[in-house]
Amino acid sequence: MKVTVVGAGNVGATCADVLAYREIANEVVLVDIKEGFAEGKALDIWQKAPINLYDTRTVGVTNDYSKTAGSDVVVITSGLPRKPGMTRDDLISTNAGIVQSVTENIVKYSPDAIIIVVSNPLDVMTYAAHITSKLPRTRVMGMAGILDTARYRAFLAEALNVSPKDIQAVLMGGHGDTMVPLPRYTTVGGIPVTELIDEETLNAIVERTKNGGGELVKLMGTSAWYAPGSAAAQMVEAIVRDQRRVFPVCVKLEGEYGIDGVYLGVPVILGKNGIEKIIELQLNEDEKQLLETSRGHVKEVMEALDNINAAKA
Ligand SMILES: NC(=O)C1=CN([C@@H]2O[C@H](COP(=O)(O)OP(=O)(O)OC[C@H]3O[C@@H](n4cnc5c(N)ncnc54)[C@H](O)[C@@H]3O)[C@@H](O)[C@H]2O)C=CC1
Ligand SMILES: O=C([O-])CC(=O)C(=O)O
Repeated sequence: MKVTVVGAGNVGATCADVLAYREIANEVVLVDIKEGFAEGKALDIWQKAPINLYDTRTVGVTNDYSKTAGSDVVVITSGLPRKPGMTRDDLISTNAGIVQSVTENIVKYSPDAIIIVVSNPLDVMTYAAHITSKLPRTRVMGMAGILDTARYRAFLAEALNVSPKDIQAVLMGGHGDTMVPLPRYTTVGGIPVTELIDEETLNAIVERTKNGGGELVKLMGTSAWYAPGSAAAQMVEAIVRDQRRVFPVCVKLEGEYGIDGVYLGVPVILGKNGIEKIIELQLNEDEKQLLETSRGHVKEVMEALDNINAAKA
Protein backbone atom coordinates (compact mmCIF):
# COMPACT_ATOMS: atom_id res chain seq x y z
CA MET A 1 0.00 0.00 0.00
CA LYS A 2 1.26 3.44 -0.95
CA VAL A 3 0.13 6.53 0.92
CA THR A 4 0.94 10.14 0.06
CA VAL A 5 0.80 12.89 2.66
CA VAL A 6 0.79 16.40 1.23
CA GLY A 7 2.18 19.03 3.59
CA ALA A 8 5.20 17.96 5.64
CA GLY A 9 4.47 20.40 8.46
CA ASN A 10 3.31 19.56 11.95
CA VAL A 11 0.23 17.50 11.08
CA GLY A 12 1.56 15.95 7.87
CA ALA A 13 4.86 14.81 9.37
CA THR A 14 3.10 13.39 12.44
CA CYS A 15 0.69 11.48 10.22
CA ALA A 16 3.57 10.13 8.09
CA ASP A 17 5.41 9.07 11.24
CA VAL A 18 2.41 7.13 12.58
CA LEU A 19 1.83 5.52 9.17
CA ALA A 20 5.47 4.45 9.15
CA TYR A 21 6.04 3.20 12.69
CA ARG A 22 2.73 1.36 12.78
CA GLU A 23 3.50 -0.09 9.31
CA ILE A 24 0.12 0.99 8.02
CA ALA A 25 1.62 1.50 4.54
CA ASN A 26 4.58 -0.04 2.72
CA GLU A 27 5.57 3.32 1.27
CA VAL A 28 4.81 6.84 2.46
CA VAL A 29 5.51 9.79 0.16
CA LEU A 30 5.65 13.19 1.84
CA VAL A 31 5.18 16.24 -0.40
CA ASP A 32 5.81 19.88 0.48
CA ILE A 33 6.25 23.11 -1.40
CA LYS A 34 9.25 24.17 0.73
CA GLU A 35 12.48 23.02 -0.91
CA GLY A 36 14.07 20.11 0.96
CA PHE A 37 11.53 20.15 3.81
CA ALA A 38 9.66 16.94 2.99
CA GLU A 39 12.90 15.24 2.01
CA GLY A 40 14.33 16.05 5.44
CA LYS A 41 11.27 14.91 7.38
CA ALA A 42 11.04 11.67 5.39
CA LEU A 43 14.74 10.95 5.92
CA ASP A 44 14.43 11.58 9.64
CA ILE A 45 11.46 9.17 9.89
CA TRP A 46 13.37 6.55 7.84
CA GLN A 47 16.37 6.88 10.15
CA LYS A 48 14.08 6.08 13.07
CA ALA A 49 13.14 2.72 11.49
CA PRO A 50 16.07 0.75 12.95
CA ILE A 51 15.27 2.16 16.41
CA ASN A 52 11.49 1.68 16.37
CA LEU A 53 11.74 -1.45 14.18
CA TYR A 54 9.61 -0.88 11.09
CA ASP A 55 10.28 -1.20 7.39
CA THR A 56 7.87 1.30 5.84
CA ARG A 57 9.83 3.32 3.28
CA THR A 58 9.40 7.08 3.66
CA VAL A 59 10.28 9.32 0.74
CA GLY A 60 10.11 13.12 0.59
CA VAL A 61 9.69 15.32 -2.48
CA THR A 62 9.41 19.03 -3.24
CA ASN A 63 6.31 19.42 -5.39
CA ASP A 64 7.20 16.42 -7.60
CA TYR A 65 3.85 14.68 -7.90
CA SER A 66 5.17 12.04 -10.31
CA LYS A 67 6.62 10.34 -7.19
CA THR A 68 3.10 10.09 -5.72
CA ALA A 69 1.79 8.10 -8.71
CA GLY A 70 -0.40 5.13 -7.87
CA SER A 71 -1.10 6.14 -4.28
CA ASP A 72 -3.94 4.22 -2.65
CA VAL A 73 -4.72 6.96 -0.14
CA VAL A 74 -3.71 10.63 -0.08
CA VAL A 75 -3.88 12.81 3.02
CA ILE A 76 -3.97 16.57 2.36
CA THR A 77 -2.57 18.63 5.24
CA SER A 78 -1.06 21.46 3.18
CA GLY A 79 -2.14 24.96 4.15
CA LEU A 80 -1.85 27.54 6.85
CA PRO A 81 -2.71 26.73 10.45
CA ARG A 82 -4.47 29.43 12.44
CA LYS A 83 -2.83 31.72 14.95
CA PRO A 84 -4.37 32.99 18.21
CA GLY A 85 -7.35 35.26 17.54
CA MET A 86 -8.20 33.62 14.20
CA THR A 87 -11.09 31.32 13.38
CA ARG A 88 -10.63 28.34 11.09
CA ASP A 89 -12.82 30.13 8.53
CA ASP A 90 -10.26 32.96 8.34
CA LEU A 91 -7.97 30.50 6.51
CA ILE A 92 -10.37 29.93 3.64
CA SER A 93 -8.94 32.04 0.83
CA THR A 94 -5.32 30.92 1.23
CA ASN A 95 -6.07 27.29 1.94
CA ALA A 96 -8.69 26.88 -0.80
CA GLY A 97 -6.12 27.77 -3.45
CA ILE A 98 -3.61 25.36 -1.93
CA VAL A 99 -6.06 22.47 -1.50
CA GLN A 100 -7.49 22.86 -4.99
CA SER A 101 -4.11 22.93 -6.74
CA VAL A 102 -2.83 20.00 -4.64
CA THR A 103 -5.97 17.99 -5.47
CA GLU A 104 -5.50 18.56 -9.22
CA ASN A 105 -1.97 17.16 -8.99
CA ILE A 106 -3.03 14.23 -6.86
CA VAL A 107 -5.81 13.11 -9.16
CA LYS A 108 -3.55 13.46 -12.20
CA TYR A 109 -1.13 10.88 -10.82
CA SER A 110 -3.42 8.78 -8.60
CA PRO A 111 -6.87 8.71 -10.19
CA ASP A 112 -7.90 5.73 -8.04
CA ALA A 113 -6.87 7.23 -4.70
CA ILE A 114 -9.07 7.88 -1.71
CA ILE A 115 -8.51 11.43 -0.45
CA ILE A 116 -8.60 12.46 3.21
CA VAL A 117 -8.61 16.22 3.74
CA VAL A 118 -7.23 17.72 6.95
CA SER A 119 -6.61 21.38 6.00
CA ASN A 120 -8.95 23.97 7.51
CA PRO A 121 -11.67 25.12 7.41
CA LEU A 122 -12.17 21.37 7.25
CA ASP A 123 -15.70 20.89 5.94
CA VAL A 124 -15.27 23.47 3.21
CA MET A 125 -11.80 22.22 2.22
CA THR A 126 -13.39 18.78 1.82
CA TYR A 127 -15.91 20.43 -0.50
CA ALA A 128 -13.03 22.12 -2.38
CA ALA A 129 -11.18 18.82 -2.84
CA HIS A 130 -14.35 17.01 -3.85
CA ILE A 131 -15.40 19.41 -6.58
CA THR A 132 -11.83 19.68 -7.88
CA SER A 133 -11.23 15.92 -7.93
CA LYS A 134 -14.61 15.04 -9.46
CA LEU A 135 -14.33 11.70 -7.62
CA PRO A 136 -17.35 9.99 -6.04
CA ARG A 137 -18.22 11.34 -2.58
CA THR A 138 -17.29 7.98 -1.07
CA ARG A 139 -13.65 8.67 -1.95
CA VAL A 140 -13.22 12.27 -0.75
CA MET A 141 -13.67 12.85 2.96
CA GLY A 142 -12.50 15.08 5.79
CA MET A 143 -10.86 14.27 9.12
CA ALA A 144 -12.23 16.10 12.13
CA GLY A 145 -14.68 13.86 13.94
CA ILE A 146 -12.09 11.38 15.19
CA LEU A 147 -10.10 14.28 16.64
CA ASP A 148 -13.11 15.99 18.18
CA THR A 149 -14.38 12.76 19.73
CA ALA A 150 -10.85 11.96 20.97
CA ARG A 151 -10.76 15.28 22.80
CA TYR A 152 -14.20 14.65 24.27
CA ARG A 153 -13.18 11.11 25.31
CA ALA A 154 -9.91 12.33 26.82
CA PHE A 155 -11.69 15.01 28.89
CA LEU A 156 -14.27 12.46 30.06
CA ALA A 157 -11.58 9.92 30.97
CA GLU A 158 -9.86 12.56 33.08
CA ALA A 159 -13.08 13.64 34.82
CA LEU A 160 -14.15 10.05 35.55
CA ASN A 161 -10.62 8.82 36.29
CA VAL A 162 -10.99 5.89 33.90
CA SER A 163 -9.08 4.68 30.86
CA PRO A 164 -9.77 6.66 27.68
CA LYS A 165 -9.90 3.24 25.95
CA ASP A 166 -13.26 2.53 27.58
CA ILE A 167 -15.00 5.69 26.43
CA GLN A 168 -17.04 5.41 23.25
CA ALA A 169 -18.59 8.46 21.71
CA VAL A 170 -19.86 9.98 18.52
CA LEU A 171 -20.33 13.58 17.49
CA MET A 172 -21.64 15.18 14.36
CA GLY A 173 -21.72 18.39 12.38
CA GLY A 174 -19.08 20.83 11.24
CA HIS A 175 -15.55 21.08 12.65
CA GLY A 176 -15.92 24.22 14.66
CA ASP A 177 -17.97 25.87 17.35
CA THR A 178 -21.15 24.39 15.88
CA MET A 179 -20.06 20.77 16.24
CA VAL A 180 -22.74 18.54 17.78
CA PRO A 181 -21.53 16.30 20.64
CA LEU A 182 -24.05 13.58 21.48
CA PRO A 183 -23.95 12.69 25.20
CA ARG A 184 -26.94 10.39 24.55
CA TYR A 185 -24.62 8.24 22.45
CA THR A 186 -21.65 8.30 24.87
CA THR A 187 -20.82 5.23 26.93
CA VAL A 188 -18.15 4.22 29.44
CA GLY A 189 -17.50 0.49 29.21
CA GLY A 190 -21.05 0.15 27.89
CA ILE A 191 -22.62 2.30 30.65
CA PRO A 192 -24.42 5.48 29.51
CA VAL A 193 -22.18 8.39 30.53
CA THR A 194 -25.15 10.24 32.02
CA GLU A 195 -25.28 7.59 34.79
CA LEU A 196 -21.71 8.38 35.82
CA ILE A 197 -21.37 12.14 35.59
CA ASP A 198 -23.47 15.11 36.64
CA GLU A 199 -25.03 17.34 34.00
CA GLU A 200 -22.98 20.41 34.85
CA THR A 201 -19.64 18.59 34.48
CA LEU A 202 -20.79 16.95 31.24
CA ASN A 203 -21.91 20.29 29.79
CA ALA A 204 -18.55 21.84 30.70
CA ILE A 205 -16.77 18.97 28.90
CA VAL A 206 -18.95 19.44 25.82
CA GLU A 207 -18.09 23.16 25.77
CA ARG A 208 -14.37 22.44 26.24
CA THR A 209 -14.54 19.95 23.34
CA LYS A 210 -16.12 22.54 21.05
CA ASN A 211 -13.22 24.88 21.82
CA GLY A 212 -10.64 22.08 21.88
CA GLY A 213 -8.70 23.34 18.86
CA GLY A 214 -8.78 26.95 20.06
CA GLU A 215 -7.53 25.95 23.53
CA LEU A 216 -4.37 24.51 21.94
CA VAL A 217 -3.90 27.44 19.54
CA LYS A 218 -3.94 29.76 22.55
CA LEU A 219 -1.39 27.64 24.41
CA MET A 220 1.02 27.07 21.51
CA GLY A 221 0.53 29.96 19.09
CA THR A 222 -0.29 27.44 16.35
CA SER A 223 -2.69 24.54 16.12
CA ALA A 224 -2.42 20.95 17.32
CA TRP A 225 -0.67 18.11 15.49
CA TYR A 226 -0.14 14.92 17.53
CA ALA A 227 -3.82 14.01 17.86
CA PRO A 228 -4.76 15.36 14.38
CA GLY A 229 -1.91 13.49 12.67
CA SER A 230 -2.77 10.26 14.50
CA ALA A 231 -6.46 10.67 13.70
CA ALA A 232 -5.74 11.00 9.98
CA ALA A 233 -3.48 7.93 10.15
CA GLN A 234 -6.28 5.98 11.86
CA MET A 235 -8.57 6.76 8.91
CA VAL A 236 -5.86 5.61 6.48
CA GLU A 237 -5.49 2.38 8.44
CA ALA A 238 -9.23 1.67 8.33
CA ILE A 239 -9.14 2.05 4.55
CA VAL A 240 -5.95 0.18 3.65
CA ARG A 241 -6.74 -2.69 6.03
CA ASP A 242 -10.44 -2.68 5.12
CA GLN A 243 -11.30 -2.57 8.81
CA ARG A 244 -14.86 -1.24 8.43
CA ARG A 245 -14.32 0.99 11.46
CA VAL A 246 -17.17 3.22 12.60
CA PHE A 247 -15.94 6.81 12.78
CA PRO A 248 -17.39 10.29 12.48
CA VAL A 249 -16.14 11.54 9.10
CA CYS A 250 -16.89 14.64 7.03
CA VAL A 251 -18.66 13.74 3.79
CA LYS A 252 -21.07 15.32 1.35
CA LEU A 253 -24.60 14.57 2.49
CA GLU A 254 -27.08 13.73 -0.24
CA GLY A 255 -30.36 13.48 1.62
CA GLU A 256 -29.07 11.78 4.78
CA TYR A 257 -30.35 13.55 7.91
CA GLY A 258 -32.60 15.54 5.56
CA ILE A 259 -29.56 17.50 4.31
CA ASP A 260 -28.53 17.79 0.69
CA GLY A 261 -25.28 19.10 -0.78
CA VAL A 262 -23.55 20.14 2.48
CA TYR A 263 -20.34 18.59 3.87
CA LEU A 264 -20.72 17.58 7.51
CA GLY A 265 -19.35 15.09 9.99
CA VAL A 266 -21.55 12.02 10.39
CA PRO A 267 -20.90 8.47 11.58
CA VAL A 268 -19.79 6.24 8.73
CA ILE A 269 -18.32 2.81 8.12
CA LEU A 270 -14.82 3.24 6.71
CA GLY A 271 -13.31 0.46 4.60
CA LYS A 272 -11.42 -0.32 1.41
CA ASN A 273 -13.84 1.65 -0.79
CA GLY A 274 -13.70 4.70 1.47
CA ILE A 275 -17.10 5.59 2.91
CA GLU A 276 -18.82 2.21 2.81
CA LYS A 277 -21.99 3.46 4.49
CA ILE A 278 -23.36 6.56 6.19
CA ILE A 279 -25.07 5.65 9.44
CA GLU A 280 -28.25 7.61 10.13
CA LEU A 281 -28.88 8.03 13.86
CA GLN A 282 -32.27 8.88 15.27
CA LEU A 283 -31.76 12.41 16.57
CA ASN A 284 -34.07 14.09 19.06
CA GLU A 285 -35.44 17.59 18.45
CA ASP A 286 -32.60 19.38 20.30
CA GLU A 287 -29.95 17.43 18.40
CA LYS A 288 -31.69 18.10 15.08
CA GLN A 289 -31.69 21.81 15.89
CA LEU A 290 -27.95 21.78 16.68
CA LEU A 291 -27.24 19.93 13.43
CA GLU A 292 -29.32 22.45 11.51
CA THR A 293 -27.30 25.33 13.00
CA SER A 294 -24.10 23.55 12.00
CA ARG A 295 -25.42 22.91 8.48
CA GLY A 296 -26.33 26.59 8.10
CA HIS A 297 -22.85 27.69 9.14
CA VAL A 298 -20.98 25.27 6.86
CA LYS A 299 -23.28 26.19 3.95
CA GLU A 300 -22.41 29.87 4.42
CA VAL A 301 -18.69 29.13 4.28
CA MET A 302 -19.22 26.89 1.22
CA GLU A 303 -20.88 29.87 -0.45
CA ALA A 304 -17.89 32.04 0.47
CA LEU A 305 -15.71 29.50 -1.35
CA ASP A 306 -18.01 29.59 -4.38
CA ASN A 307 -17.62 33.38 -4.46
CA ILE A 308 -13.81 33.13 -4.21
CA ASN A 309 -13.75 30.63 -7.08
CA ALA A 310 -16.17 32.69 -9.18
CA ALA A 311 -14.01 35.80 -8.71
CA LYS A 312 -10.95 33.85 -9.92
CA ALA A 313 -12.72 32.36 -12.95
N1 LIG B 1 -9.02 18.86 10.44
C1 LIG B 1 -8.47 19.01 11.62
O1 LIG B 1 -8.98 18.52 12.61
C2 LIG B 1 -7.20 19.77 11.75
C3 LIG B 1 -6.76 20.56 10.73
N2 LIG B 1 -5.59 21.24 10.82
C4 LIG B 1 -5.19 22.02 9.65
O2 LIG B 1 -4.15 21.33 8.96
C5 LIG B 1 -3.36 22.26 8.24
C6 LIG B 1 -1.89 22.01 8.50
O3 LIG B 1 -1.56 22.33 9.84
P1 LIG B 1 -0.04 22.23 10.33
O4 LIG B 1 0.56 20.96 9.84
O5 LIG B 1 -0.03 22.52 11.76
O6 LIG B 1 0.64 23.45 9.53
P2 LIG B 1 2.17 23.61 9.14
O7 LIG B 1 2.36 25.03 8.76
O8 LIG B 1 3.05 23.00 10.17
O9 LIG B 1 2.30 22.70 7.82
C7 LIG B 1 1.66 23.01 6.62
C8 LIG B 1 2.62 22.64 5.50
O10 LIG B 1 1.94 22.81 4.25
C9 LIG B 1 2.94 23.19 3.32
N3 LIG B 1 2.33 23.74 2.10
C10 LIG B 1 1.79 24.95 1.91
N4 LIG B 1 1.35 25.07 0.64
C11 LIG B 1 1.64 23.89 0.02
C12 LIG B 1 1.41 23.40 -1.28
N5 LIG B 1 0.82 24.13 -2.22
N6 LIG B 1 1.83 22.16 -1.56
C13 LIG B 1 2.44 21.38 -0.62
N7 LIG B 1 2.67 21.80 0.64
C14 LIG B 1 2.27 23.05 0.96
C15 LIG B 1 3.78 24.20 4.08
O11 LIG B 1 5.05 24.41 3.46
C16 LIG B 1 3.88 23.54 5.45
O12 LIG B 1 5.04 22.73 5.56
C17 LIG B 1 -3.87 23.64 8.66
O13 LIG B 1 -4.75 24.15 7.69
C18 LIG B 1 -4.58 23.37 9.96
O14 LIG B 1 -5.57 24.33 10.23
C19 LIG B 1 -4.77 21.14 11.91
C20 LIG B 1 -5.16 20.36 12.97
C21 LIG B 1 -6.41 19.65 13.00
O1 LIG C 1 -7.89 24.49 15.86
C1 LIG C 1 -7.34 24.49 14.75
O2 LIG C 1 -7.18 25.49 14.03
C2 LIG C 1 -6.84 23.19 14.22
C3 LIG C 1 -7.93 22.22 14.34
O3 LIG C 1 -8.82 22.15 13.51
C4 LIG C 1 -8.04 21.51 15.61
O4 LIG C 1 -7.03 21.31 16.31
O5 LIG C 1 -9.16 21.10 15.93
